[in-house]
Amino acid sequence: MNHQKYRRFPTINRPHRQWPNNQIEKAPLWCAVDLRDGNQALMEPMNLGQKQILWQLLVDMGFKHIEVGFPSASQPDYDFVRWLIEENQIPSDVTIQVLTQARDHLIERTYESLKGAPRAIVHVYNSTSPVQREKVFNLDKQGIIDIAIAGAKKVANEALKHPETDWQFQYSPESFSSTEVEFAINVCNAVINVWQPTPNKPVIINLPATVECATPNVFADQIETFCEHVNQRESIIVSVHTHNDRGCAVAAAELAVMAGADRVEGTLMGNGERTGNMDLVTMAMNLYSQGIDPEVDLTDAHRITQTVEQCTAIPTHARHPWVGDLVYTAFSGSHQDAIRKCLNQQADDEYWDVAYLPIDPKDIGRDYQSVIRVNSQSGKGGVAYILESQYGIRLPRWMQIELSQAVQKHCEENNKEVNGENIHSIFNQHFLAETAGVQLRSVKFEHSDHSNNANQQDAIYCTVKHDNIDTIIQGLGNGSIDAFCHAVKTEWGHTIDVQYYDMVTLGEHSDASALAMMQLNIDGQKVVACATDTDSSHAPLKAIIQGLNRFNLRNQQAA
Ligand SMILES: CC(=O)SCCNC(=O)CCNC(=O)[C@H](O)C(C)(C)COP(=O)(O)OP(=O)(O)OC[C@H]1O[C@@H](n2cnc3c(N)ncnc32)[C@H](O)[C@@H]1OP(=O)(O)O
Ligand SMILES: CC(C)C(=O)C(=O)O
Ligand SMILES: [Mg+2]
Repeated sequence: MNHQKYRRFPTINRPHRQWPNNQIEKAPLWCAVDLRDGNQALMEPMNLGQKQILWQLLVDMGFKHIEVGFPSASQPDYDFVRWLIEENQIPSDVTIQVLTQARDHLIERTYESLKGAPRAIVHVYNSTSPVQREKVFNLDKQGIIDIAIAGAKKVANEALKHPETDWQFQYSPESFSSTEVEFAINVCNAVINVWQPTPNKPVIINLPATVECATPNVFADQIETFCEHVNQRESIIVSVHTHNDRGCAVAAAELAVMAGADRVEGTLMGNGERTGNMDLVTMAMNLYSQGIDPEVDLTDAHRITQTVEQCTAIPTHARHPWVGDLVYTAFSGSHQDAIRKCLNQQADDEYWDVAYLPIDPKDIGRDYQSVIRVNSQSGKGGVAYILESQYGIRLPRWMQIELSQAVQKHCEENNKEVNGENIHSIFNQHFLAETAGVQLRSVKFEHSDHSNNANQQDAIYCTVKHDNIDTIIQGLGNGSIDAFCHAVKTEWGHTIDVQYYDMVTLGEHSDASALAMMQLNIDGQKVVACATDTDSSHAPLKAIIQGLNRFNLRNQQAA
């Protein structure tokens, strides 16, 4: 590595810059270039079928400008344009766009491909930066301007031959962001002078960061300078086309819009040359999350990612902004806890305000089940959320801690994530499994009338089976649980103190069962015990018996 091989990108001295004070108020005019720039970057360019599928997605999402190919460069691109036109595939509010170099034979072939189109944008480009001028084209500035003028004239003249089509022209000074901004303006002014646009018949000037070489603020300065000095600004749609070499294509496009750009070109999920084009999904979702209508439909994120993967053979990164598989998933305990608490308080008619979730995942077709996932980094909140949302079991706080410790141990031992089913089964195995030892067979409870005698105690008579022998145990106390603890003390000598006791209903109907959860102190040892029963008065007694069995087992093992 030798950083001295590189030099710093020059900034623009622009002390009166306005864009930092601006905010994006509405969505720009989008142009999806997946079928051209995205396609030209693929190891295997899309075939006709794949292009058709991706086209349909772009149309369904509501893109109004769609660059469909470079028809003078390849037969599949040409055939695709013909299919669109001959099969009447272009909705009346959509305009197709095609790219061509500023070379006569390519422009002619481009128009040939567009014969019969109701409307179309012809996009012509040539490169303008010093390295392109000096090393690729071996031309001075005037030579580059001449290519642009010749291309613009050819585009305009060919259009005149096909008046049945409503033409719009677009020019890109390729490598704009690496071009001296004054020169880029000169080249564009030369093209504008050929095309003579009007506010009613504007042309598109598309300013690419063909290779992203600077921070996004520099690009914004370039765009603002361009908008300030270009001729006939009112007759020009200023478009930007950023690439992602430094990972800032979206940021650059956003700042460019703040700096005056009207239109943004990009691709779904950012496929494109090298590190990709500006990601339309990300920028649109960024707007959406700020309360701005993105003017494209992102409700079916799954279809978007699936289709792009199918057509480009490039998998979506699990952490891709907004639409990656894991981006609404919290594994870590404190995040899960915060999300669960916020979701419980989020009202439908209030602004979205949920920690760690910048948008409601439901908006783009994601469910809450995938929001909270549990592995060894998770805490009680996530485990409780899953058990509650998937099985309707609402655990008290102390029990959440107990379960989460059991789940964490399981995750650590198996070194993998657990799903709702796993958590439910850990819960059942850990807390509800049958225990060997004593079993409760029947209960008779006599509730005394305390109104006559406050000291009068309730009585319980239970049949328990132990070592295959049925025994009746009995006790007095204040309520059935207290009486039962006394019965146990009398029979086996164990002192049971109920420290926590909670009951939840499993199911919704009258035949629902009760789940009793208890933290007991048996002879000074903490024991967690749970049991279910259709009779809610039996469930806690069964839990006490379970606790007793666990206590005995533990002490036998220790001995
Ligand atoms: C940044 C971008 O994404 S730009 C778009 C890039 N996309 C593509 O290139 C994909 C499709 N392109 C192709 O298939 C081919 O390049 C074609 C079919 C268009 C042209 O192929 P060819 O004529 O064989 O050659 P090639 O592209 O190498 O052309 C290079 C020549 O065109 C000139 N040229 C390149 N771009 C342009 C342009 N935009 N306008 C005018 N001339 C150009 C070069 O200076 C070079 O000239 P030279 O032969 O005199 O040295
Ligand atoms: C043709 C132009 C717009 C391009 O794709 C680029 O410069 O990146
Ligand atoms: Mg590009």
